[in-house]
Amino acid sequence: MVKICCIGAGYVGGPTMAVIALKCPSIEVVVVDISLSRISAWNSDQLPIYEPGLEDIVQQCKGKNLFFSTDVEKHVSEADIIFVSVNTPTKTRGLGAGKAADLTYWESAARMIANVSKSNKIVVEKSTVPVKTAEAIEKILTHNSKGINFQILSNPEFLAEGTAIQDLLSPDRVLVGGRETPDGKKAIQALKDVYSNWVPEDRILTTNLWSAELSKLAANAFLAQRISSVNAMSALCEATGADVSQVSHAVGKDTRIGPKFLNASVGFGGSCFQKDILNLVYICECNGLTEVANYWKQVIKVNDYQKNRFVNRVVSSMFNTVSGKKIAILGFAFKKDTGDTRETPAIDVCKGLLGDKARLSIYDPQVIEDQIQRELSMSKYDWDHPTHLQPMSPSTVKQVSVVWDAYEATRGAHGICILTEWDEFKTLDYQRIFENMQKPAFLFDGRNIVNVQKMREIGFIVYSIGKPLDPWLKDMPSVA
Ligand SMILES: NC(=O)C1=CN([C@@H]2O[C@H](COP(=O)(O)OP(=O)(O)OC[C@H]3O[C@@H](n4cnc5c(N)ncnc54)[C@H](O)[C@@H]3O)[C@@H](O)[C@H]2O)C=CC1
Ligand SMILES: O=C(O)[C@H]1O[C@H](OP(=O)(O)OP(=O)(O)OC[C@H]2O[C@@H](n3ccc(=O)[nH]c3=O)[C@H](O)[C@@H]2O)[C@H](O)[C@@H](O)[C@@H]1O
Repeated sequence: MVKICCIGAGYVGGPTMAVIALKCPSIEVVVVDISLSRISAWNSDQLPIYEPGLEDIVQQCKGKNLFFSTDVEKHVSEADIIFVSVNTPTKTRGLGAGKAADLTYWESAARMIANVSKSNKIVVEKSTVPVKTAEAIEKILTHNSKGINFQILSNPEFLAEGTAIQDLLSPDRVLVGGRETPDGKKAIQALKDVYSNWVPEDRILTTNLWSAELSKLAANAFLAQRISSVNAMSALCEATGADVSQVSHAVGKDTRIGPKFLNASVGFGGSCFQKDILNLVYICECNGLTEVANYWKQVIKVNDYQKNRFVNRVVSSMFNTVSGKKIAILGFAFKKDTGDTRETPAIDVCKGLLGDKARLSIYDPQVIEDQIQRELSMSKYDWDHPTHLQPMSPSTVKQVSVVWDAYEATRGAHGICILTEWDEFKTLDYQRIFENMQKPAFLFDGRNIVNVQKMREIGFIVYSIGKPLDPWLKDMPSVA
C-alpha cells in the first residue's frame, strides 16, 4: 500500500488530503501537524476549518485511509510520498522583510524529513514557494541524506477557499514539476498515478521544477491583477456615471477576456494574493528586474487604494466624521463560504473606521469574536504564521462588539458596511433594518450585492462600489 504523509493540516493540507483519500482507497493518507489543537479538531466532529462539502468527505474516510496525527516523525519516516503544505508567510524581519517569503517552516520540515528518513522518498512542494526553492530543499535533503534518494517535485495547489472541494474534485489542471532525470521522471509518474485516480490525463500537466514553482506565483498574480484592474475601473465609473457591473459584463463578453473574476469589490483579501505578489516582486528585484517588479507592485497599491477609498467614502458621506457613531459591519471573512479572515479587507476597513473613532458592531456567520479581535489587534503579516505561535489572548479593541445576528448589528446604527458577499446578506429584511437605524441611514456596499434602487426606495443613502453615485455623495471627496 502506498503511504502518503502531508506535513501541515491547514486550509490546503486538510482538504487536499481528504480528497486524495476519498479518491484513492488503496492509499493510506496521514496528515500531520505540530499544532495539537488543529489535529485534535480534525479528529473531532468540529473541523478546524469551514469548507462546504469537507465534513462529509472527512467523515467518509477518517479512520479508514485518512488519519490526522501529531506524531510527525513516525509518519514521515513511514511514507513513500511526503507533501509539505506548511505556512510560507511574508518575512517580517531581516533581509527581504515585508516582501520575501519566510521559509522557516519549510526549512525545518525539510531538515526533519532528512533526519528521520530511512528509505527513499518523494518530497512534494504543496506550499506556494519562491521559484528555485526546490534547489534549496534538495541541498538540505541531500547533504543530510545518509545515502537516501530524495526526489523533489513541485505540485502547487490552485484551490480557492469556499470552493476547495469542488476545485479539488474537478481541477482545471494539476501541475507537477520535477527533474528531467530518469529518477525525476519516475517520481513525476508516481504522483501522476495518484491524481489519475480521478483527474483526466489531459488535465495533468508536467513541467520542469522552476516552471511549476513560477506558474503558481504567476497564476495568483494574474488573478489579483484582474481584480485590481476592475477595481481601478470602479473608481473611474464613480467619477463618470458608468456602472462597473455593466462595464465588467461588456468587457467579459469578449471570449479572449472571459467573464470570471471581474467583480469589483472593497479589495481582495485572503492569505495568498498579497503574499505571493510581494514574493514575486522580491524575486524580480533580486534578479535586477525593477520594471517588472514595479508593474506587479502596482496590483497591491491599487488594492490598498481601493480599501482606503471605501473608508474615505464612508467617513466623508457621514458629515466627515464617524466619531462615536455606530457602524454595522456585515461580513468579516475575506470572501463568502469561508471562516478565514487572513488579510481580509475587513481588517483595513475596520481599522480605518476605528482610526476615526467609530464604534463597530460586527457580524459574520462564520467568524467568532476572538478571531476578529485577534485580527484587529495583530501586526501586519503575523496572521499567516502557525496559530500556536500567535499571542494566546489578544488585547481587545473596546470600540468593537461582535454579535451573532445582522439585525442586532444594525440596530441603532448610523451606517452599514457590507464587506463580505455572504448570500444571507442579499435576503435580509432591509425595510426592518432601516426602521431600526439612526437617520439618515447609510448603506455602503463593498460587494455590490444589494439592489441599489430598492434600497434607495426604502430610504437608505447608498454607496455601492463603482455604481452611479447617490446625489448625496456626488460632491463629497472620495480620496483623502
Ligand atoms: N489557503 C489557501 O487557499 C491556499 C494556500 N496555498 C499555500 O499553501 C500553503 C499552506 O497554506 P494554508 O494551508 O492556508 O496554511 P495554514 O496555516 O492553514 O496551514 C499550515 C499548517 O502547517 C503547520 N506547520 C507549520 N510548520 C510545520 C512543521 N514544521 N511541521 C508540521 N506542521 C507545520 C501549521 O501548524 C499549520 O497548521 C501556503 O504556502 C499557501 O501559500 C496554496 C493554495 C491555496
Ligand atoms: O493560492 C491561493 O491561496 C489561492 O488564492 C486564490 O483563492 P482564494 O484566495 O481562496 O479566493 P479567491 O476566490 O481567489 O478570492 C480572493 C479574493 O479576491 C476577491 N475577489 C475575487 C473575485 C472577484 O471578481 N473580485 C474579488 O474582489 C475575493 O472576495 C477575495 O477577497 C486563488 O483563486 C486560488 O486559485 C489560489 O490557489
